[in-house]
Amino acid sequence: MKLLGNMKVENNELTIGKVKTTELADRFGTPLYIMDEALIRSNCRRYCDSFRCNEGRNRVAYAGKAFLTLYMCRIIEECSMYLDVVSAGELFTAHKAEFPMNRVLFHGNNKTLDEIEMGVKYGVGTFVVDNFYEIENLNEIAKRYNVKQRIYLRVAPGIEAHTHDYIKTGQIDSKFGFTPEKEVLLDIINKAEDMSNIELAGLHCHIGSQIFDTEPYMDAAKIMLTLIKKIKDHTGYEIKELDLGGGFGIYYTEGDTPKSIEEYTTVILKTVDDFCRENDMNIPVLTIEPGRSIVGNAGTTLYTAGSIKDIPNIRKYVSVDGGMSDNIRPSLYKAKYECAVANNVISDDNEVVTLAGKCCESGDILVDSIELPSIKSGDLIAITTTGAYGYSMSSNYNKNPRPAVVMVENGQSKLICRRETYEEIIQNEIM
Ligand SMILES: Cc1ncc(COP(=O)(O)O)c(C=O)c1O
Ligand SMILES: N[C@@H](CCCC[NH3+])C(=O)O
Repeated sequence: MKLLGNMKVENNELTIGKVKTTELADRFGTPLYIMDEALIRSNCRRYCDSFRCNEGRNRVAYAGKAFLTLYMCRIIEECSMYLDVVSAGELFTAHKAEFPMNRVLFHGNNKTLDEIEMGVKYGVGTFVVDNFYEIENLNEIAKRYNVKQRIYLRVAPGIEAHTHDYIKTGQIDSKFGFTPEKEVLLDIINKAEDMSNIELAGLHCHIGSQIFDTEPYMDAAKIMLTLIKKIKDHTGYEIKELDLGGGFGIYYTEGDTPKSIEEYTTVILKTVDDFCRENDMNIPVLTIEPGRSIVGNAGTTLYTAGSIKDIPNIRKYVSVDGGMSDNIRPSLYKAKYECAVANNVISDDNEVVTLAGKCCESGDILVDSIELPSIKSGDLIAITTTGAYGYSMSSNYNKNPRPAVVMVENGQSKLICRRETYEEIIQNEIM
């Protein structure tokens, strides 16, 4: 298992942010999401520095769907970043955390009328409008609130990024955004210009998630800048802002070859600079929306091994006290993870096992066939890189309570989300 961020092995035990994982298990129980706060903050800083946010133009908006809690909103606010939300629930979280609403981008391919109203009422900085239906509703609601609402238009740029089908979003056959045809965009821009309560500030695209190459970003930037140029040539209207979305890939297992944060941001800045110079255009204010690459490697899920079933010559199952309810990604995307026996990281006595979850589904396998030190019931198993789309996609399937989340840094641990109780699981039920 690759040691990521502030992980270390001390006395054959895994520590994260100088905190022993055995101590975390004793104090908070398992399953437990452990987040490396220093790594999150360092990733935020690296994005902001390398995207030249300090020059007062470009912005990094953290994609909250990857992992959003009140505390996470606070980190993002302290890093002077923007926040991308995709539902009223995420918006509500930001509002409760007193995140500055002018720095919020509100996404979604089917924002309900209630969600739109909530966004307008809270004073969301930018709505990323996905379709005609939304822009009409938004204009009406903004009128009622006497607001001129800033918007970006989301465009599906027609890019096939090499990633899992379910997490591709930039291709033409996508539920997200407007098709990138000049006629479609000119029509919507004419409509937007006629709408008294809409201010069209920019274009947006997002090509998918867990993308390792930089080429799709270069292509997306050029396609979007070409659209901006065509719009100006045909209407005289200058789009001054461009949001190129997120999706920057990260390391999960051997064979994953992501670029560094700086490589992604530098390629984007250079592509935009070059294109604008060659085409005599003003350089737009740029935004990117990383989610996974800010929190993914910072998260580790700690489980306790329970029952062990050895089927000779076939497979040895080690079941843990969590599963698809706290990490749906292996079942949903066949996502691969690395793991370790946290209380016995290195041993001469190794064997190949399959880590199974406790949910009542044969498909609830967290890690298929991995060589680990021989495991006894009661050992702690740490699965790395669970910081993105783990907690945020968790469920109460089988009425499993959602695990607690702790932030660790420099020898300190801080509970930022309590473990759900059984009472909380049934709190909305009526007899
Ligand atoms: C519009 C938008 N922005 C940003 C992201 C964040 O993507 P990632 O977590 O892969 O960086 C997503 C998710 O894919 C998205 O749909
Ligand atoms: N939830 C996905 C990514 C989707 C990103 C949102 N558009 C994952 O776990 O990889």
